[in-house]
Amino acid sequence: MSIEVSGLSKQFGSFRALDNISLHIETGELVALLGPSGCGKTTLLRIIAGLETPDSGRVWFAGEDATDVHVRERQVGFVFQHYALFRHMTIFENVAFGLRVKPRSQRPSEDAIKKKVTELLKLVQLDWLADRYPAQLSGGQRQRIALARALAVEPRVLLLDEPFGALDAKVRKELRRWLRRLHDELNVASVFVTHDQEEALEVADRVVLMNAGHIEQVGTPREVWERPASPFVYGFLGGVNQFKGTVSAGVLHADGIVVPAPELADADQPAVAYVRPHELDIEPYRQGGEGLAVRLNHAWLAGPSAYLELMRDGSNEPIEAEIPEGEFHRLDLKEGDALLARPRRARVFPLRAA
Ligand SMILES: Nc1ncnc2c1ncn2[C@@H]1O[C@H](COP(=O)(O)OP(=O)(O)OP(=O)(O)O)[C@@H](O)[C@H]1O
Repeated sequence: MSIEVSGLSKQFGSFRALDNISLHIETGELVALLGPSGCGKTTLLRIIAGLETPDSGRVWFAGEDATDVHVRERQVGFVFQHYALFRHMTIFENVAFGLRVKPRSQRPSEDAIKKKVTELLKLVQLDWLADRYPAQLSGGQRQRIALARALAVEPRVLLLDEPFGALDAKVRKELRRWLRRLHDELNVASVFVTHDQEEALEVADRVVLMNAGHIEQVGTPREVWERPASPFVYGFLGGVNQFKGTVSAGVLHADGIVVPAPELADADQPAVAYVRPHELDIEPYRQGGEGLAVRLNHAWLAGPSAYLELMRDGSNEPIEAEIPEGEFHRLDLKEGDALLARPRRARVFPLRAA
């Protein structure tokens, strides 16, 4: 079932948590709400769920206005970071809970409950744990049970708030792949909140980048990575170097760096070039060579890449470069070496927006 929100705003006292948010999510889509702490992700999720009311704006499910529909009638499944399973109930009973508390007229028979719960436990691949208690499960297993429990009432949309936030990196990685597969099997609209850009880019069909209560950009992981719409998005999706300079006739000049800025063709103004660490080419310094003159301050190898911390004269702001390990050895780099750094690719924004 599709989800649409239009013109959503929410104020807490004098603080504007959401500012005119509009978004459409198709059935079958898995969408990540990504942004720094306090940007309004959870508030947006809670309004979609019906746990919070907006000051203005509407929420639509499958084209029907659901803004005033009670949370119980919205048929949403939730999973939260610390999803409290009932400690005194077995895993089976935890998953069955949502079915048992349905009004008598809608409650499935005992046989139907057993069938459904077994099916769900198989879906999350934990049917062998049915008779255990939550305390006897690992964190990752508990989150999978929380998901089975959310699915028991056949939700039309699935909302997940940092579902794997409390787990260690390896388990997180396994679970997010597993969530992706599960989502594809279920064919629901799913929205998950995360502040982990890697998680959003790996799992989601589309990423919604939020900042201070508004949406900065919505796009596929590839779109937001390759074409960040704003300096904020650039900075949020991984490390980035900034080179301040002046644009004239569609070209930015900054400290020996020259990059095309076709978006600012008419302007003659201060601007900043954003360059990711892996978009910098490095070579030994030579007089008159093209590029920014820098000195290698520190270098370290991690997996297939070498990371370089570069300093230019008269600045305390380090420049970060990432080059392939082979290139690092070929250049035979040593700390203190004089080098030239040249962007292969850059994106230029006017300085006032930076
Ligand atoms: N019930 C509330 N009363 C007052 N302020 C609130 C309330 N709920 C949220 N806020 C504020 O609204 C802003 C947005 O909160 P929200 O939980 O949506 O952010 P978030 O992006 O999910 O952050 P995090 O990643 O830290 O969970 C925050 O500044 C928060 O302090």
